[in-house]
Amino acid sequence: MADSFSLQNVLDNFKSCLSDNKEVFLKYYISGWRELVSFMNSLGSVFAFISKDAVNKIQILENFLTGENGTHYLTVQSMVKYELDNELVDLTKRGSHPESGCRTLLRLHRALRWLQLFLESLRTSTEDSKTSVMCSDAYNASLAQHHPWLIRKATGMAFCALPGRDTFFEVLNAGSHQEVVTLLGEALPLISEVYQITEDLYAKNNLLELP
Ligand SMILES: CCCCCCCC/C=C\CCCCCCCC(=O)N[C@@H](COP(=O)(O)O)[C@H](O)/C=C/CCCCCCCCCCCCC
Repeated sequence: MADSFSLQNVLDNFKSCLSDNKEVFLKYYISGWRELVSFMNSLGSVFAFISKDAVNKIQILENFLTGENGTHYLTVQSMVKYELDNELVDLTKRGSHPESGCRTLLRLHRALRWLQLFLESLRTSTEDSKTSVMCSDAYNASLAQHHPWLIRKATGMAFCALPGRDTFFEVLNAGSHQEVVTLLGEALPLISEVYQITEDLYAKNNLLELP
């Protein structure tokens, strides 16, 4: 895990994510998430249950990437092809491959949509905006539909513990408000492109509802 959070590192990782032919490098996708989780950890233990789940999923993907079949996990595209060709994905119900790369990445992919919506809200927010509301609106428009009631409740309570907008900008530790807004403006198109490429790939292969 990174020692201290850097928004620039998040941006750099998502920039490095895309190959010349628009494949998504798993290594940088994972690093981007690790950086984000290190930021979430700095917000307090109320987010520990979210962090634990995210770290667990990041670790599953990292194990594939560094494992004996790691060359097949260089990009999301090669992972999908390898796991589908070798029937390593539980497609309709959980069975012998409950933690495939495809289903694990799908959970982070859905969270990336939440991040995209939240960061866009943050970028365009005003002094009156509340981080808890921005976070919760982004969650309800994305991840919430995939979570059971109990997780939605726990998540909603955690959002209430978020610092206010000004403090949030400070904790991001990336300069003045204007500098943060500028960095978010640079990061968002990269995050959006990675999200869309993954979304299209998963849709094409009917993987968007993996159990
Ligand atoms: C510029 C940076 C500012 C924003 C920084 C945001 C930092 C966020 C860092 C990490 C986000 C966590 C990603 C969580 C992935 C959740 C994956 C998931 O949906 N897992 C559920 C389903 O998994 P399976 O059971 O099918 O294996 C799992 O049940 C979830 C458990 C925990 C609750 C997840 C809630 C996710 C809320 C995301 C909002 C995080 C709020 C962070 C506040 C800044």
